[in-house]
Amino acid sequence: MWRRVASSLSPIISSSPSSRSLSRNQAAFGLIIRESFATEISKPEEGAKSPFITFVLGGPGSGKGTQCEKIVETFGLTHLSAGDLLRREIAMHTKNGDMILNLIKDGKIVPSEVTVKLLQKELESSNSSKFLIDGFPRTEENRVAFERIVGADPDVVLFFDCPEEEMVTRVLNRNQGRVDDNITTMKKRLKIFEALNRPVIDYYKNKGKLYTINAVGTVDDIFKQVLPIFTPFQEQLKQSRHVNPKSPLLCFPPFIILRTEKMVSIVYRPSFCYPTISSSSMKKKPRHYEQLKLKQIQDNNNNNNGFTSLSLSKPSPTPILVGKQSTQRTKLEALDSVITELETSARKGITITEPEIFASLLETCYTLRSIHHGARVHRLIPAYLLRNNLGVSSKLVRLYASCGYAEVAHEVFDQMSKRKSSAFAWNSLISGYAESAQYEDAMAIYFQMAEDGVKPDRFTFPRVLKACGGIGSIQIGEAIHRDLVKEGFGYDVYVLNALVDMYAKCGDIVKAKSVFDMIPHKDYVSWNSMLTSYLHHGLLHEAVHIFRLMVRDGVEPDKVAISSVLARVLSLKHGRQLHGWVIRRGMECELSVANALIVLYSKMGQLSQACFVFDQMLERDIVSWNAIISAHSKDSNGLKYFEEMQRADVRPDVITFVSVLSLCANTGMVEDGERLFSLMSKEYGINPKMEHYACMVNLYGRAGMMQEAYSMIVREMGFEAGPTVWGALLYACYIHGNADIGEVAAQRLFELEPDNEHNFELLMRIYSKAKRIQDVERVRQMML
Ligand SMILES: Nc1ncnc2c1ncn2[C@@H]1O[C@H](COP(=O)(O)OP(=O)(O)O)[C@@H](O)[C@H]1O
Ligand SMILES: O=c1ccn([C@@H]2O[C@H](COP(=O)(O)OP(=O)(O)O)[C@@H](O)[C@H]2O)c(=O)[nH]1
Repeated sequence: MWRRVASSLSPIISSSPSSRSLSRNQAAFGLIIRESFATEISKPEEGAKSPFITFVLGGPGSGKGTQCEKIVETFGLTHLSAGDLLRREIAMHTKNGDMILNLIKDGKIVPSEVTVKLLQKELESSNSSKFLIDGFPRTEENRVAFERIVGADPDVVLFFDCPEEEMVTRVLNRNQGRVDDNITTMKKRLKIFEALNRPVIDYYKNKGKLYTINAVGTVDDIFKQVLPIFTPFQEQLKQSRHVNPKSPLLCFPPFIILRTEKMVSIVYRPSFCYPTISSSSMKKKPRHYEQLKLKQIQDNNNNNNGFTSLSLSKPSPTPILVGKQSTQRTKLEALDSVITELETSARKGITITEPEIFASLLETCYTLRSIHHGARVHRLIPAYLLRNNLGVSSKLVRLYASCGYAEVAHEVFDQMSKRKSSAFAWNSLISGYAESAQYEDAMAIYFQMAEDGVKPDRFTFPRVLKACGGIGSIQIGEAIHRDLVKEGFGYDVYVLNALVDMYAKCGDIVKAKSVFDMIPHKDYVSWNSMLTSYLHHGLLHEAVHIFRLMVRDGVEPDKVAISSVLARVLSLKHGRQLHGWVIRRGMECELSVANALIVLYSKMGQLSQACFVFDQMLERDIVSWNAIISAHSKDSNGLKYFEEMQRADVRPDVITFVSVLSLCANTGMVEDGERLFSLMSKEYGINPKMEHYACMVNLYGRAGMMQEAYSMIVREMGFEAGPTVWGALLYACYIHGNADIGEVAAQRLFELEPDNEHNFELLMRIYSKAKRIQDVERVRQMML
């Protein structure tokens, strides 16, 4: 489809080869990435492809390298020998050179991250799109690391099966002066091959990707077996254009507008590089651009060809420059420009009717949590589509509900004509509520579903269980557990994983473990759920046990588990070690991990480190912004982050305002505090909560504005002030020696928290400062 469109348009995307090969990390470190929304390019876009990868396996001396040479000659693949890359490191005396030499001498395997990074570098800097990766992966760990870091799977795996005696003879005759081609090392290499490489071979065998070749015979005879393996891929191998699966070109922005004089095409890129809520998103796979829709637009003004471009003028390439801090904004900008174009065409009377376009736009609005853009998309959707297209309206429902716009979400939901025909729309509503922590509402929808006779499906239960975990009600959780068994989902791993999480969140770790034990084929979400649950319960011993089992089964902790570990780190040293581990695993760009690192460094008083992590982030969500603002609780620079957040069109939430208001209180910025307090309700529709009033009382109190602080409580608050609010006032009275108001505050606190000695002590100090010795004694007596 994409190819057909592209060739008919002869456009379109231009991007310098060098930009294609930049990695996401490079972007993070400030390199500039260019991407064009261009109209003219000499070559038609052939369709973005992920590289064709062949792994070449076999024991030492089985003839891998020899056969690779022949494959290269015949099919033009690019040969990457892992062993050669490692030997190059030795020869160049790089920082890993000595370590690699010692391992190779001993026939041992070099750590995955070293080898994978070398391969990744070669893959990314090459203009080729087809690779023979020779002598790799040596171990299951190698394989998993490659998948994780490079994000690609091999298309073909060749295994050169050769008897040991033959391999020994060949290696000892190889005569290339290699340090490991001697009988002692060779014996070790063979042992390691049997122990560690066999599982990899079995793995690909099970996946149906393995081609076993009898490696005994002449070189040509062996190649005769190889030849037919590549024949079916010949067409694919002919295409030479390479697109790096991790290059920023594939990451930003979510849409590409292709324009010619005649047509407009919106190409939507699936969100593989965006964070998703599901922890299963760890297993990212590079995907191709997807032609979403080609839209031919009839020219209202009727030009010669009868078509016009959606763009206003004949466009010239407009590069988007992605600096190291502007990722989030760039995506929003891309989204914004697409919506603006659609609005412009709508104003010209052109109606967009393709549900896929709206579904994609809404998906991106949801990913970026941009309700503002979502509302604009909403206005563009024809009413009949909203009523009849479950996919579009459900996405809108989820967006509104997850951003706290429950009423609008319900309005859209109520208008959906097919809402009772499946669980689909309900799931969106439940998911939206669960994500915005409106757990009771999410539960209510679930019960409503039953009343309306809508059957829950396997996607309903994980969402409801999440809500149930949020409420922490084990009774409701057990009832849902019974429901899901009744509905036939008692063996569904996806549902059971959510059940483990729910029981753990509701405090029943034993039940969580028994559900976990029941899961017949545990996936890595199961393992990580259990690990995270133990961590949340502070059961470190059990967590370590699970961790060991995970390692045994080749499952690594995922971003959720690592974030939980980071949240529990008690020393800066361990925090730094973990940070190093995270970087080595290439997980530093994971949103939840980076967020946890900000909190960790901020907790340890390492503000500059926290800022560094924040600045390097490729994606930011509300949690990231809140974390960095909260890290600045005693530093007026925090407000700059708040302003940046607003510019980035990220909607502050209740927590953001608690952070900025306490920052203002701590730094004595009264006017800013007042401005932000009013902005909260007027601009963002957030009604002040107890915590916000406590911050305001603290703000005025610390600044010595006792009357303002007091009247905030008695005049402004629409509900009874709690201990945090009165406590802030009492403390301010102590600092500024105001015994009159202090007495009032203390009186309320004695009623609210009769056992809190601290309040009595503060009042005594206030009296003491005011030299009211008798009152000091009176309070002392009260305490006895
Ligand atoms: N089919 C074969 N018969 C005999 N010797 C071979 C054959 N294939 C390769 N060789 C020789 O065996 C040695 C090991 O081959 P090589 O391709 O380097 O193996 P490996 O892939 O294990 O590194 C080389 O000296 C090579 O010339
Ligand atoms: O992915 C790899 C590839 C190679 N090696 C090391 O490099 C040596 C030589 O590997 P090569 O593929 O060059 O030779 P082979 O063992 O296949 O003859 C191995 O024994 C390992 O010590 C490694 O650690 N990881």
